[in-house]
Amino acid sequence: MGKADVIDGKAIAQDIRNEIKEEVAKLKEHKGKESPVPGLAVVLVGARKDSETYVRNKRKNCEEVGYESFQTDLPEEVSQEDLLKVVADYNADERVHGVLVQLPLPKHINEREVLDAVSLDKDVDGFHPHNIGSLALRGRSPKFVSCTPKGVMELLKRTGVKISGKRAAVIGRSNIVGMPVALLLQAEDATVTVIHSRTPEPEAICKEADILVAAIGRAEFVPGSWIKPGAVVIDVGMNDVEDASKKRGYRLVGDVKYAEASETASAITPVPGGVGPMTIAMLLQNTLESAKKSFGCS
Ligand SMILES: NC(=O)C1=CN([C@@H]2O[C@H](COP(=O)(O)OP(=O)(O)OC[C@H]3O[C@@H](n4cnc5c(N)ncnc54)[C@H](OP(=O)(O)O)[C@@H]3O)[C@@H](O)[C@H]2O)C=CC1
Ligand SMILES: Nc1nc(=O)c2c([nH]1)NC[C@@H]1CN(c3ccc(C(=O)N[C@@H](CCC(=O)O)C(=O)O)cc3)C=[N+]21
Repeated sequence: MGKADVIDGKAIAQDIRNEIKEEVAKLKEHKGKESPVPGLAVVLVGARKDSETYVRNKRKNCEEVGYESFQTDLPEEVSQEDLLKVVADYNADERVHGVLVQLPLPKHINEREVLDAVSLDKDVDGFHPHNIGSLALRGRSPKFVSCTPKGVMELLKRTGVKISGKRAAVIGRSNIVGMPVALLLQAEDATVTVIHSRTPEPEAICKEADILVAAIGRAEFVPGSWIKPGAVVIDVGMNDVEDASKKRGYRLVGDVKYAEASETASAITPVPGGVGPMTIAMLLQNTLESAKKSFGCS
């Protein structure tokens, strides 16, 4: 059995950013002197090391493609009211085309109310219930598809993976990853089984899957023996594992045992360098779409 192809999310995300850069340059020509620039706002509550990495990568990426980037850091104890005010201000700010509230939020915050408050036209995260709900309805499409699920689909498309008529298994059913990924795969005519913590015999389901997406949040949960020979494996998981030899004191691993799985799969995403960079590229893409609409040039 040969080694699986590595699906290079980092390189694919770079291609997408290059495409975006060209579009931003065109936008500037289109509007002449006004030089309209897409703007993305991120609201971060409290300090978590994983959030900080994500927010830092996002800022770097915004700079690279020439977006204006806005950020509000709020203390862990912020009130619901003050958080909603920050969202309302970004909703009203015409330099801002996308508003993202970093999840998870502290326990005392009503997450539902905060996500509902993001303007539908600026919901580049695709977390508004209107946008998520539209994914489940045939014949409708959301204004914005959530970035991680959209990134998973884009990786499959850009690697030439056939989806229609295939069996897919998605491990995880969260609102932000597992569930929307399953809906998107189904919309592309895959036959999808969703596995969650109460699913009996997940192994048997996985062994039948031509496409396996893991979004569990448990380090190396899926062993190589669960993979159907020739399957395409997309590992969304991002788990910290202590590692004193690393500068940060930990390393990132996925939800799949990578070395084992790559003996059986035909293609697999690494962690890091797989889905993560794609999430940010999709965020930039959604923000560009939003900006183009607001400039009246889409
Ligand atoms: N690369 C990226 O851009 C992103 C990566 N992530 C990563 O993806 C992973 C998943 O994130 P998220 O969806 O937010 O996580 P959640 O914790 O919200 O959801 C995890 C899902 O996995 C299921 N699950 C947990 N344990 C098992 C088990 N033993 N067997 C089967 N299913 C199980 C849960 O089932 P149940 O519903 O029954 O509880 C749940 O549906 C995390 O590692 C996260 O860091 C997340 C977002 C973006
Ligand atoms: N409202 C909201 N939207 C999100 O999209 C969202 C969120 N909240 N909360 C947290 C999760 C997590 N997430 C990541 C995206 C990219 C990387 C990323 O860039 N990863 C790189 C580098 C990771 C590293 O080196 O640490 C990689 O996988 O190669 C990581 C994590 C988005 N999320």
